[in-house]
Amino acid sequence: MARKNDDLGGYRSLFENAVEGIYRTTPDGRYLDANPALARIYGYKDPAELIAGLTDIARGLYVDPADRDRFREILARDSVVSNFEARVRTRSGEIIWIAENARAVTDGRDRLVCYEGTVQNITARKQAEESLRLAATVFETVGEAIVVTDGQRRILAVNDAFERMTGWSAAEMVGQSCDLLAVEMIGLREVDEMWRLAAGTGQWSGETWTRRKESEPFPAALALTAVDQGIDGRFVLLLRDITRKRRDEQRIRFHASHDALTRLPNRHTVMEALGESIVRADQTGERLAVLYLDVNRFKDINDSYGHGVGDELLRQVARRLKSCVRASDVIGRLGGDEFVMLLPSVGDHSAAQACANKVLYAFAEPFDMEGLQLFAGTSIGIALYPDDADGAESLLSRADAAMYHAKRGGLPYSCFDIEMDRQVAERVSLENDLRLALGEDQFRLVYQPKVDALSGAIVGAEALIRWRHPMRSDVSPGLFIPVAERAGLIGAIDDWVLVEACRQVAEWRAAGLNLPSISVNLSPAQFHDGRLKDKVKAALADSGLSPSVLELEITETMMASDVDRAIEILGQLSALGVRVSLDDFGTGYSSLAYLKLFPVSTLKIDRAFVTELPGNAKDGAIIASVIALAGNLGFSVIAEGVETRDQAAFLAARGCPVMQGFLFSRPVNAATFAALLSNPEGLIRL
Ligand SMILES: Nc1nc2c(ncn2[C@@H]2O[C@@H]3COP(=O)(O)O[C@H]4[C@@H](O)[C@H](n5cnc6c(=O)[nH]c(N)nc65)O[C@@H]4COP(=O)(O)O[C@H]3[C@H]2O)c(=O)[nH]1
Repeated sequence: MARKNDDLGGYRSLFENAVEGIYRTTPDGRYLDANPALARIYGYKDPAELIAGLTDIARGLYVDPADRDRFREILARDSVVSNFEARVRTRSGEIIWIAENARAVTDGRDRLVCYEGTVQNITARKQAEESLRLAATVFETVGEAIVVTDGQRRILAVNDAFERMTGWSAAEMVGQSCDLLAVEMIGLREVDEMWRLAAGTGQWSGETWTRRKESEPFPAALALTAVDQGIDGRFVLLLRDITRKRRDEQRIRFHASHDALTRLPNRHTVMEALGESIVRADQTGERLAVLYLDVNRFKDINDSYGHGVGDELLRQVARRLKSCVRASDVIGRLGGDEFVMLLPSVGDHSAAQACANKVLYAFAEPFDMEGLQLFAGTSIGIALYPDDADGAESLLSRADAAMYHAKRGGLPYSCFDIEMDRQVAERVSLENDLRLALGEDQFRLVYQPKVDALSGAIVGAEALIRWRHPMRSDVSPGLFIPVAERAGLIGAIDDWVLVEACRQVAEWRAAGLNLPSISVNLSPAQFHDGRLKDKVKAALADSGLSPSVLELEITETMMASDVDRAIEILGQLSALGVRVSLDDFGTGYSSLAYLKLFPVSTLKIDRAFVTELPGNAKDGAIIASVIALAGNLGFSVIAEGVETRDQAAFLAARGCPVMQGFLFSRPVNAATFAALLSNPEGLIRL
């Protein structure tokens, strides 16, 4: 039918072969003519299938009906529509983009004869435009910085993220060499290698460093992609700022290797550093020193002031330790109140001791806990490599042994010697045996009378513990009590002593033997145990003893750490009605100002002042003044360690008739003590 229409004349072939669709329609929208291209665009095999059919407008093929209305409107108004782009459905339902031109054809009298027009399938162009638009959106909105360069690394484009990340604007960067982004820490050779690899394999990716406009370097993840390989190829650099990631990684590494409280290297890191230092010492032939230290009475301080103060003290200790050594020396916290210092290239013992002295000097100043001035000492153990040990573990444990030795001996520091190894082994074995001792009933109490030397009467007794070890001879409390304290076993032992002493006195009383007073030693741990008051109450209740019979012996040093807390504890005890005796008086802290605040009933003159009586005039003078002081403050006074009649006579003459010591009796078991008690003659009298 189309061929019959020869209005197209010589243009017929053009019409038939055109790549654009061409059509003519009746005024009411039916095809009069259509070329093969139009049929193809709409999905028909032959134009014949279109002819006489309704046009796309009439058939409503537009995806968006508004397009159809707009097309009609323009054509009606202007008689011509140019390059009208719309989406339509083809015969098979596929959606395509077309660009359509149309015009109304009129006769000489302006009457509408037909419409004619062309249709182009612009789907491919539209899709390309869309992906370009998408790419542009991605380029601009993506979080990563993007830099596009030519084959010579000259920057062709950068995105917004790049501008934000680096501070450079696109205007500043375009045309510049990408090497501008390189930093000194990544040498140019490395940068060249990166580009070479990217050009060769198509991509290089990894972590590197780049810089901001103000030259500040930052770590970045970089993906460098060669877009078109070859001389004129382009490169796309994708950059992500990984400062935060690096910081997080560092933080995680730091937490795994450092102590959270003091921020010092932890035990694991110290051991690693120690291992490395030993390797270096082997290479250089130099000595390496380890100083092992702990804070004296830290547990007391922690118990009395609370953990907040304890933590703050440890932080301040860490700072002071750091101030004593070079930045390259390692200081670590092993846990609790134990610290370690590694001093590489130390000349000899005296250099290590000089460092220990420096630490002691640093501890001489009080620690300032938000207004509270706290004195805390330290004990230091020194061990040297290769002199004292052949490996990291043994070096550390020998420094620990030396520290223990210093603490026990009341020394500020001590250097390891091989005898300490034996002591450590002894301590470990004692510790193991001690754990069994309570359950296996290996403890006994012995009793030493307190005597009025003028009358010979027993006025009281001190209960003293004995450990009947199954394999050894009796172990002295002077030996095992410090071990029990360190092993955390002292609480249970103390509890047993308290209960057993009260029970024994009640038993004697029931047998008609009246002991006016029984003294029990308290350890620092027991003194600071918040349950002390309840335990004392329970022991008294179980035995039926009146509180005034019980006397608790405490030492001055127990109170020095926290005077206010000590006063509070003593107040609770005296409110119960029990008596408190200040043992070892004169050997320790002896603040007379505080003494009058302590609700104690008795001062006990230490054996150290008695031993050299009456010859030592100085000791004699001290004793005379302690007796006078006790009298003025309303305390009773007793002297311990009295071994001779002369000592007893001296004390009695100065107004201290109550005494304890080998002169009257050694500590004896319960049966022997009962015999002493039942002897109406009493003990030696002056
Ligand atoms: N040279 C000499 N020594 C004399 C004389 N008279 C008594 N002693 C000894 O001096 C120590 C007195 O006890 P301490 O000062 O409280 O000193 C005690 C006390 O601090 C502690 N201790 C003993 N028993 C207990 C206990 O049940 N609990 C606690 N926490 N500590 C205890 O162990 C320390 C040593 O106790 P022991 O070996 O029993 O030693 C006792 C006693 O046997 C004397 O005339 N000359």
